[in-house]
Amino acid sequence: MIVRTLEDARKSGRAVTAENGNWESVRLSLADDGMGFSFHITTIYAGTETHIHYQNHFETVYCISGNGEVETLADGKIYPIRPGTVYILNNNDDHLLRGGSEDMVLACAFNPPLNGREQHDENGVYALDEPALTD
Ligand SMILES: CC(=O)NCC[C@H](N)C(=O)O
Repeated sequence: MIVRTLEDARKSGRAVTAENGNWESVRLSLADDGMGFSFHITTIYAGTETHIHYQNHFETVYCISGNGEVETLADGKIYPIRPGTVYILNNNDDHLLRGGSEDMVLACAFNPPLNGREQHDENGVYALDEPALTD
């Protein structure tokens, strides 16, 4: 069994900050744990907008605290996010994720799992061959 705390994960370099400063994510469980998915606690900062299009991954996102919204670009629909909301990107949906009036804390699961160093490219995509945190 593997046991970690959010605090320990931060101290051991599992916290990744977006290059544009819009979010921070503590990657609690990654591909090298062998689970078939990765699991992260992500904070989306208030008032930010991030274009995301995970063409190589499915992601499920559950809101623990804070508020914001997600807009699917194919149809322009806007879904409010508040504690208890889950959104599931089962169609590799191209979307905009917005932080609301306060920081939004999200639990995120990725399939296939992230390796650790992923950052969104200019199209909001994570590549499949990024290095692990330890590489
Ligand atoms: C909800 C979302 O995808 N936010 C961007 C960061 C991502 N959760 C990650 O951990 O890399």
